[in-house]
Amino acid sequence: MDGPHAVRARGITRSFGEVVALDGIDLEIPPGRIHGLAGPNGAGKTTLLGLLLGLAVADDGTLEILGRPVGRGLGAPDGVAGFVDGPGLYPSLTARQNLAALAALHGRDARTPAIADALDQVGLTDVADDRTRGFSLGMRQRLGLAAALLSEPRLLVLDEPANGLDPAGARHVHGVLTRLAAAGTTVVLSSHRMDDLEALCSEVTILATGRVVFSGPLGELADESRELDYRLRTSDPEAARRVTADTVGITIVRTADGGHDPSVLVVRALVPALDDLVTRLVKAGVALRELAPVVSPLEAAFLALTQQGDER
Ligand SMILES: Nc1ncnc2c1ncn2[C@@H]1O[C@H](COP(=O)(O)OP(=O)(O)OP(=O)(O)O)[C@@H](O)[C@H]1O
Repeated sequence: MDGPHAVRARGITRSFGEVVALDGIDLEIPPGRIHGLAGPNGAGKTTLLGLLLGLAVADDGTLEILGRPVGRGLGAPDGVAGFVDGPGLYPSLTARQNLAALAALHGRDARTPAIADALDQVGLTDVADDRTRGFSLGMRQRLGLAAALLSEPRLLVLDEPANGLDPAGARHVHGVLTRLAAAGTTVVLSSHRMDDLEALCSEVTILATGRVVFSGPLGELADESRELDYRLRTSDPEAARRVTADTVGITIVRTADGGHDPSVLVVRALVPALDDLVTRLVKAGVALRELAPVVSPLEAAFLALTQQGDER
């Protein structure tokens, strides 16, 4: 691993009156990763990201960012950029003017080509000279990201950056974040979209009521000791149903995918029983066309660890 952790938190606590938003957070984020933060509404994600950005200080615990202890003062630590609750923009200025003004506000002299490049990276070249007053949420998010890019951060902190993005906008943002991480920048972002987190992040932290309930590589969430529901599509649904019913350790949850697709069975099983089923199907001459978890390992872990119900 190169250099110090981008983030190292020990016992971080932060309360708002009676509400304990963060309750003893321990967290280590190595450099150069895209680290996702997930959790139900009110879990403490924005509060934690705000601490990383220096928008608030913890009541208790220690926080090191890019190898340096964070003191009691407010303000983004050196090398850190990003935003929570949407970027602050000047509505009467154009996108290009906003970037120049925000750079100047932070004591930087952003050159015209750098601004043009940042706008291009987030896909806003065509609206560079439009006032931001009329910008949609997705355009504002992308402009906020462009502003952060101008400071060439070593730690980029983004609260729900996918909010309001159309598919083209999402592709731009994913591309930017992936390139940044490949060049060594650490990205910490929150999202309610498990598919986004899976597409982007190498590791995630799941928060629930102010506590860390999981933190680590996504791969560690593919827990083979937990039963999952799988969609099973075959060449012969009736034969597949008979073979499945004869296989130990498998439960048929739904036939015909709840009426959506007659060629699909939904089965609940542990991985070894699933392996057995596949072997039996092949022996019975039934071709397997699809076998995939109904919800991804991240979503399954999220639901289980945050106790968000079990309506499968
Ligand atoms: N400025 C504040 N004043 C009072 N309570 C606050 C404040 N900021 C956050 N809280 C409370 O702290 C808890 C954590 O809030 P936070 O916004 O960090 O959660 P979140 O995980 O980002 O939620 P969401 O997914 O809804 O954005 C909540 O109970 C929230 O009501």
